[in-house]
Amino acid sequence: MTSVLAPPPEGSGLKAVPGVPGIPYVGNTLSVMRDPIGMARRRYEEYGPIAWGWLLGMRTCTVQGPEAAEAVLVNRDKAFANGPAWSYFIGPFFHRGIMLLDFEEHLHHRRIMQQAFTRPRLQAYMEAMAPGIVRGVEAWDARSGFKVYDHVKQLTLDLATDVFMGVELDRAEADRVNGAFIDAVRAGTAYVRFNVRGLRWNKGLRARRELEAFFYQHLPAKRRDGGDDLFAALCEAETDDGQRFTDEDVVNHMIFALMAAHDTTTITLTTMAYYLAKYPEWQERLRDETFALAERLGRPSLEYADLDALTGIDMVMKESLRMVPPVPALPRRVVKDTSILGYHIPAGTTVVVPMLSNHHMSQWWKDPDTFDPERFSPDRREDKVHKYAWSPFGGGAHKCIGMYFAGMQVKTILHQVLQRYRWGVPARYEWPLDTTSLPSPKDGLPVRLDRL
Ligand code: HEM
Repeated sequence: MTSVLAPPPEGSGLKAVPGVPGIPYVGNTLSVMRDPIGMARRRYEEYGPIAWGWLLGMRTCTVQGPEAAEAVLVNRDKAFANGPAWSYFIGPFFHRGIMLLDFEEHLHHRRIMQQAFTRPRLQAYMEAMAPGIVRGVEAWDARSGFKVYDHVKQLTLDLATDVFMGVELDRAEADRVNGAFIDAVRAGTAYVRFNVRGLRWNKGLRARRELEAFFYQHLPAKRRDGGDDLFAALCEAETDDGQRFTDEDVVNHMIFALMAAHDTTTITLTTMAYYLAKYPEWQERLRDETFALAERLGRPSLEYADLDALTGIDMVMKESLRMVPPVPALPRRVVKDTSILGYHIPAGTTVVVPMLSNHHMSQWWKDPDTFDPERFSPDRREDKVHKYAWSPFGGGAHKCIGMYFAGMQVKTILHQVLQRYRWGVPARYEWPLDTTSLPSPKDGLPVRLDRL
């Protein structure tokens, strides 16, 4: 039975948000997690762009389509807050990460952090990670049943110790830090969301303490010696008016940035690998592009300025981010009564911008479920239909600060992989995508990997 979220204030001219709340607290959680795109389509047909229901124990308004996404992410009247919404999922493990800060405080931190993502910094990160990428990709053993997701995850994790931390670690210590980091990320999606010894939440809290200890231990040397890594960049970052991060800020931001960078690029590369296996003609096209560029440059490796030449890889990356955005939805807590597209949204509600289903709306995309990288070619540019139609990196004040970093890392890795390997999947293979947390293939994406 349809029930409104809250009656709009009298005389406001606003509409009430409709919805089917279902069982309190549980509502549609399971259906949304199992089939997010199908659920979103059914809701849109029945209620239009804005509807409410119980999701993960919260009264949640799902706001569909790029116009609603823009209203929430641009956040003109500061009615939508990140901290209270994201804290529910990752607060204890990633507290005071920049994505969890709001308004003036967020702006203050963002201005300092921006100094760690300038073009010269990005160039230095790219140089720092190049040997690790070649080493990591070269070591893959070509065979059938090669699990792309697992290998890419390990590679991006190893790169993180070079380019994020810039700390020389022996294998045992690197494994310990990586393990702590994986536990912290996993804890965010724990079903049992309180501290029971041995379960995910408990492991996450222990991991957080370990990571803090690790970064505090290395911080004095970083402050003193600097370097070309993100850790050093955050220690040195300073705005024109001399504002800098405290030690505590550096540690919080490091732990958060590792998380923000790692799973997202892993998912992007895995999705690209999946579609390139399903569409071998695209794989060959990218390989031709890669070899042609390597020949023109006279070297197999890339520098920052070469990235723009990889137009095919760029289109495939964009299309993969459209098909499977690594952060499938963005939550916000409504901190004062507001409205979206003429609907009354009361304070206390959680609002979700569902990027995954937005990217599959037939109202905005032609054949949205078809993999078609050419839609991003200069003469089509279907994403131009609305500024927020394609928004895997979010938008507004919290727009991903690592967007260019991600492009650089993904393209550099793929450039090396294409020069060494060809991969494929059986004709009828469809990957079993787990959408209950950040998307990932349940089977690790096994491919047949052949060395060229
Ligand atoms: C393809 C890869 C990536 C995707 C799809 C992605 C996606 C996103 C999205 C959607 C947000 C906005 C969250 C919100 O509005 O609530 C975000 C924020 C953020 N991302 Fe990324 N990200 C990626 C890679 C990276 C990398 C490589 C880094 C770091 C090197 C990074 C660092 C951050 C940080 C620090 C924020 C918070 C910014 C703020 O709140 O001001 N991300 N990312």
